[in-house]
Amino acid sequence: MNYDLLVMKFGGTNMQDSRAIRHSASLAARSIRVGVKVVVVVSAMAGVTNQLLKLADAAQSGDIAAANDEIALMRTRHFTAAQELGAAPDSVTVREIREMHETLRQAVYGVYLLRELTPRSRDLIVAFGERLSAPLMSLALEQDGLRAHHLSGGEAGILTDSHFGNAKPMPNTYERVRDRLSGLLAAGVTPVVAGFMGETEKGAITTLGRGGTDFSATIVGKALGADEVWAWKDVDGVMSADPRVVKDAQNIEVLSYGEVMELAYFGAKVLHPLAVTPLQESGIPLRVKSAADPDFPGTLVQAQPRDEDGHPVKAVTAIRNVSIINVSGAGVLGIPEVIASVFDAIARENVTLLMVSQSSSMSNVSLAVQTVDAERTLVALRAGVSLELKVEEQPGVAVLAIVGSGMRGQKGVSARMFTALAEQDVNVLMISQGSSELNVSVAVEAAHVDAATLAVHRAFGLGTAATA
Ligand SMILES: Nc1ncnc2c1ncn2[C@@H]1O[C@H](COP(=O)(O)OP(=O)(O)O)[C@@H](O)[C@H]1O
Ligand SMILES: N[C@@H](CC(=O)OP(=O)(O)O)C(=O)O
Repeated sequence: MNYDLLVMKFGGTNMQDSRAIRHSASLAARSIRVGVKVVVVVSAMAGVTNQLLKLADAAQSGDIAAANDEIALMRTRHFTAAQELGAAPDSVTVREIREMHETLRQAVYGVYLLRELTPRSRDLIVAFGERLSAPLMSLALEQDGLRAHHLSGGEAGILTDSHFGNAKPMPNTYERVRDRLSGLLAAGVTPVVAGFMGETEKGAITTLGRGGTDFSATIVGKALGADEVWAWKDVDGVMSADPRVVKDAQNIEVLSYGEVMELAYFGAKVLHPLAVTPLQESGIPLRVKSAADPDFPGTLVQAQPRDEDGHPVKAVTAIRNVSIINVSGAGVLGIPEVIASVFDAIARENVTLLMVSQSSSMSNVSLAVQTVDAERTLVALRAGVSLELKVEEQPGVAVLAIVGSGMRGQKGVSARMFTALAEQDVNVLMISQGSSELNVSVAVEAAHVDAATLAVHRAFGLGTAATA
């Protein structure tokens, strides 16, 4: 196919050192050399985001020495990569990287002095990962003989709300991105955008949620009306299960936007849950491609699902570290207000509900939430619902989901899942099926999640070694 404009996203693994960055740059250069305009969107070097989160916590708790040690390690890593990518010690890029580390150090010192880490200051700190990797990609492209210019998310026009840690693009983002990037592209310069981050109207730095560089890339793709968005990964594409858990997981050739959203929501770390949302209106396809095998087609994500005969389910996913919150007591019985107050309390706390179920007698409501959100949920519920109700946490849970548009209207799909689970002696704690019939999800004990994933994957004939 002849492309005019592509957006290419490179994740942490593809930015992890100078070798990976050079290889990623060569993947962009392959298209640029044949006349395709490319916008590159990059993540932080692998591990850097977690390191930044950790050092921010250390500063908050008063351990500035530990925080500074981490900054020094990161600094060495970025300088080494810059040097290996040909930057002279007194070059503009090295100076820029040095200045960014200095600003980071000051921000972290501020957290230490105040012993306070607000969502806003956390975003400022954590976005340095992407701001520091973007100049490295520019260097690699320039070494390849191309013209490149790196920009922070805000400089690239990504304007967000002020929901720090999980910000969403504002409607005028798209116009701004177009304004900021079109000129560069027209001049034959490849823009390199720091992913994961944006900026509020007042200039505060925000982040788009973990894995958010996928989201940045699709925002840019929509803004520029790209032919496609390519997310380069360390896997062949979106697979029928996490390949770290299921060795014979297979690449899925085609998925719909809806299927990918369900997969990401239910724990497939391969794409950000909102990544496809900017593409839905325009129908711009997203391709997940393997950086190790660039000619392999990977996974094409588009508006229409493609159903495989005899395979109603395309993938099995799991969310770990889940807790079930049980609200029970005679007071729940038949009183809709109780249910309303449960949801009110959850909404106020902005907790993501993974599953909800209510016993038919209405004497019990169970909610599955991430364990990190459990304490907040318990406090909010205890404050928000009547005193006779018992609110308890059951930790050590995982949510397992099967996803596929082919299960719509198909009988026996859930039965097949439950038989596979029963054969593995896996106890099912909660069950839910969305009315879209794109998924069925169950809560199981965390200790059983890998065995359950393998069994369900096999039962639906998804692996190479499977017997359907
Ligand atoms: N269904 C799945 N298909 C592909 N990869 C998956 C799936 N579920 C989980 N993963 C994991 O997601 C990882 C890729 O996502 P991620 O590391 O966020 O990519 P990147 O940082 O390169 O953008 C893979 O290494 C893989 O282990
Ligand atoms: N660096 C961010 C954003 C991101 O998308 O990273 P990756 O592409 O490596 O998953 C994170 O770790 O969440």
